[in-house]
Amino acid sequence: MGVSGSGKSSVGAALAEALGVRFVEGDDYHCPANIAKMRAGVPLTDADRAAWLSSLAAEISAAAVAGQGLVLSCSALRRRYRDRLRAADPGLRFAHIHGARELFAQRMQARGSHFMPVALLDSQLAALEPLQPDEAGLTLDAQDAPAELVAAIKKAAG
Ligand SMILES: Nc1ncnc2c1ncn2[C@@H]1O[C@H](COP(=O)(O)OP(=O)(O)O)[C@@H](O)[C@H]1O
Ligand SMILES: O=C(O)[C@H](O)[C@@H](O)[C@H](O)[C@H](O)COP(=O)(O)O
Repeated sequence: MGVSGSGKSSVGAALAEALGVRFVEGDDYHCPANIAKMRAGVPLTDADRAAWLSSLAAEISAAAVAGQGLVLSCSALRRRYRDRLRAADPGLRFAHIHGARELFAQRMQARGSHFMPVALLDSQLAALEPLQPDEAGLTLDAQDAPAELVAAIKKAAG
């Protein structure tokens, strides 16, 4: 979890590979209307995110029922979004990639062709609710190298 540019996709994909499990890229589950909205610089609302979270929850639930591991990248900015995902599998754990606005803005700019404009970073940071003490997971420093982040998550996952 984390705001745009924090490294969810790259770290998530590397983690899934290291664990030998399926990777689900949360961005791929947004409907075209959500993508168009973000592309136009308009933040998503709770209502916009509802169906998206449901489709991600369905992937989580299917993996849990099948007893298969899964790594999923998802902004999961608010506590209630994470509650929605956790309802699909109470064993779900979150890795929050935390860092400074400037670092994320720089990365988003450098990324080029992605639909997400840097203009949406402030609304993402405003919506972000960090992991709370009763939420299983860990908080990581976005400045660390991707391989270090993967190793830290693997270690925490046991
Ligand atoms: N830990 C990191 N160190 C250096 N660069 C990173 C790191 N994590 C991600 N990046 C780079 O920053 C950009 C944004 O990463 P990305 O994984 O797309 O973030 P998100 O999915 O959270 O928006 C990409 O170009 C990626 O290669
Ligand atoms: O809930 C949201 O507002 C979106 O999911 C958003 O948080 C997400 O960050 C975008 O899909 C951009 O994709 P990246 O995070 O990969 O930049």
